[in-house]
Amino acid sequence: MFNNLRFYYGLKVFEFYRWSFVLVVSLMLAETAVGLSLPYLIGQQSQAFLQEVTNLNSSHLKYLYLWVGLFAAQAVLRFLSSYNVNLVGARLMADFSCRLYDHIQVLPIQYFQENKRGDVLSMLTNDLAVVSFFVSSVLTNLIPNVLVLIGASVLMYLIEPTIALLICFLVPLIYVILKVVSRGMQPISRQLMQRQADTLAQASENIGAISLIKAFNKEDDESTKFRNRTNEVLALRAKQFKLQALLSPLIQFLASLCIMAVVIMSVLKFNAGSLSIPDLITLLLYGIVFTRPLGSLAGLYGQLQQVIGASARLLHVYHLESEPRDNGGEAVHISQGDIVFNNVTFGFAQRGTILQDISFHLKPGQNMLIYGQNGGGKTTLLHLLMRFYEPAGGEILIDGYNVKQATTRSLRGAIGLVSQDVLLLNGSIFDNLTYGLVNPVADEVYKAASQAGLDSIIMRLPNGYETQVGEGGIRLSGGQRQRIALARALLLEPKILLLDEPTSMLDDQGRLSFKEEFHGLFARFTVIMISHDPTLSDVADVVYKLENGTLQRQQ
Ligand SMILES: Nc1ncnc2c1ncn2[C@@H]1O[C@H](COP(=O)(O)OP(=O)(O)OP(=O)(O)O)[C@@H](O)[C@H]1O
Repeated sequence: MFNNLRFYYGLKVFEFYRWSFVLVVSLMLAETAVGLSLPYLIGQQSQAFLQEVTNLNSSHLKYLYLWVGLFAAQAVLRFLSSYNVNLVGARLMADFSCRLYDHIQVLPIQYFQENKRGDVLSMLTNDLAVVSFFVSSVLTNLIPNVLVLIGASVLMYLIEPTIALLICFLVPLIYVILKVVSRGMQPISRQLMQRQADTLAQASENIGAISLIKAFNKEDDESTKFRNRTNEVLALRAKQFKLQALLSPLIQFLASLCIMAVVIMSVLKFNAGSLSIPDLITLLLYGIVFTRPLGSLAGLYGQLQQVIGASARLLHVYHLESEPRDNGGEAVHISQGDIVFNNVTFGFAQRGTILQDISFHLKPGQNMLIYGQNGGGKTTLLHLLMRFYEPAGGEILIDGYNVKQATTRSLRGAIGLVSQDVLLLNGSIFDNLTYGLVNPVADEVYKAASQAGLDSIIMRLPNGYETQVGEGGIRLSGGQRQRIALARALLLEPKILLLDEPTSMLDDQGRLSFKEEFHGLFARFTVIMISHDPTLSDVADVVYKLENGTLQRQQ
């Protein structure tokens, strides 16, 4: 819990919402004060009613008006505090989820390669929902219930200390029960969250790979896998519900036994003449007030076991170091596009060295072709330039700046990447072409589209530039997506263009036009091309072969 608090402090959320907290705590205090004053007033003023039960006089009516007024005030305060508390809880969690999402977005690319998409989604949905529900419950239940318990105990103590001390027996008993039940709950909660994440991960992966599943007739197998996972989640939930359902009545039962002892003691004391009727009634009413919060506090403790697991995962991600996007480096201004690799070495963890002593110098406006066997490390080389990974040795300089010292925002802003697997966002072709532009100018968009050979393609589509591409660009062909990616890169006017297999998806005519128009299109950029197409060497200023991790100049 301490970590959680530190976390929230780290986020400065409490500071941000301090006036909202002041409001809800004040409302809760007022509601509790009214709630606690009622048994006292009713008990103490009961004498007047007990004396003359057949006729209500003006002093009785005065009491009745006061009670009704207090009941009404309690109802209004409960409405106000419940509404405001839930609102603050919801705002807090909305804020938290946005900050978490922001943080996830700026995590290094390795994080996304090492973790399943479903796990990340599960964190943003399931884990956050558990924490969110708990935060609202804590705010709505914990503070008022603890206040009621303390207030009722103190007031009982003031009326009759020996009777109030009976309650002290409850504390160790409740503690033992909570400890025993929570020991059983923690592993179940952990497994449950993991299974839920696995189920979501499977669904997310399967939907992304639905054509593969269909092509291999694997629908039934995948359905069975999904059903089995869902059943596992269900079984764990059943166990969790059982323990949770046990906790609250068990605690309430113990509290009721204790209150029974209070009642018996009160009656005995009353019969012995050492307790007045008003004090007897007041004590009995406080007895009733006392047991109710214990049940809901026990329920809250049950929830806490789930929250510990969920918040640990959230905190773990939140504490992962992000990329030096806006700070932690120099905001470089790349105006030339001069690229130098000096003895760059790189390897993925547990995969050995992939790139060894890579050195070359590409002057502004020059273009370079790299070819080589599959898995040789060509794409990785481009990714090093974009600072997706850090070299293990050597240095990469752009316009004399070491990329290691540059903020990723300033660096990537000067580089246009047309990757091998083109990713488009769900939206129109126009939206995708202008992605990343602050103020897109329509004519420039059409010009870039035409340069990328998109004109005739877009004209044939029923809605032209407004054609929806679907998630990831699924409703377009690979070649169409590749051309959109190229036009998008051209529009950004970067200094450096990285083209990963730029012609792999193009038809014969497309490949021919790409080569014919190459110098006209790309002369203003420094270009690194990766390709298995040997004919691209016709347009390249320099050609390198990447073999066994080393780069050898061919032309
Ligand atoms: N995130 C990763 N973690 C571990 N290994 C990786 C990762 N990404 C790539 N690799 C490995 O690094 C090697 C180089 O991959 P890279 O994608 O750079 O090759 P490439 O030369 O572009 O291949 P291709 O011509 O097939 O596109 C491959 O053996 C690949 O399996």
